[in-house]
Amino acid sequence: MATQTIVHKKNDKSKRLAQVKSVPNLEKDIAMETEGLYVYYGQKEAIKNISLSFPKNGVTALIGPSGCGKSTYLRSLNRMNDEIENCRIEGSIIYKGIDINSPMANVFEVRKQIGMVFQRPNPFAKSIYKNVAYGPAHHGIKNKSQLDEIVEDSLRKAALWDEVKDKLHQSALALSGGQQQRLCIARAVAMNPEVLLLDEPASALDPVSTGKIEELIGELKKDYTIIIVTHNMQQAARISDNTAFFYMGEVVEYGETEQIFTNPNNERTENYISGNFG
Ligand SMILES: Nc1ncnc2c1ncn2[C@@H]1O[C@H](COP(=O)(O)OP(=O)(O)OP(=O)(O)O)[C@@H](O)[C@H]1O
Repeated sequence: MATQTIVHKKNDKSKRLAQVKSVPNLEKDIAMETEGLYVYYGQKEAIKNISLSFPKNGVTALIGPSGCGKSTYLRSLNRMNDEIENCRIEGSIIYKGIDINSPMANVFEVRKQIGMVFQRPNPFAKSIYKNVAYGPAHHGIKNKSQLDEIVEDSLRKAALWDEVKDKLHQSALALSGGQQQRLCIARAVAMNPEVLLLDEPASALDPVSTGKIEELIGELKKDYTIIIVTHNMQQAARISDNTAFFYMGEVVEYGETEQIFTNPNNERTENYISGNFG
């Protein structure tokens, strides 16, 4: 995968700085990390001092009871919280050696390289083809055969190609919920991201579609770093390499999924995974 920077394209000086500073991250094989991250909604402190590193090509699950800040944290990782008026961030979110909130970072590049899929499938009211081609076309790819290739490749990666290859120009809204969610994954993949943020991507789906999404995540991690919020403990145990347990805006425990689920260090983690609260 080609290395891309996330800085403003015309700022050559910043670009050089970003490349130099990204080296330590690459050495540690960390895709991105947060350091002392706080997120506020007005006066409310929703995320408190979270420092986490996300290994490249790993699946990290964020678990914890409702309202503990999982989605807030996830949204901060590609600046989706910018869209919320009273939301404020302190601390750093380091990706490729620069803080994605620094003036040097280009928010469009950040969101291109750190893609996001939401809880409810949200395809555009356009054809299947246009849903996938929209992002790349918007970012300057005009050549039809190149777009065709991106659409096919992205749909294949999202395990949807065989189901839709004969109806690419039909409306995406005619697909089932599970297919729509895989289309949203294809739409994110079409931007050639390095990180995929998934916010409970299977919670609105039936068990068969959920199984397909879980299987797909196993495939996608070969190419991408995946950070997923899930309420489903079994799902976290099945699909993730690492798990962070969130509680009241803090990370109580972070470690390998197997350890977290079989031998947690913290009593609150143990209570949560054994279903005693949440
Ligand atoms: N736009 C907002 N404005 C104000 N407060 C918010 C906003 N979004 C979330 N919050 C608050 O921030 C806290 C964390 O919410 P968040 O949605 O991140 O938790 P969560 O762990 O993802 O919850 P759930 O599992 O129910 O989706 C909650 O107290 C919530 O009420």
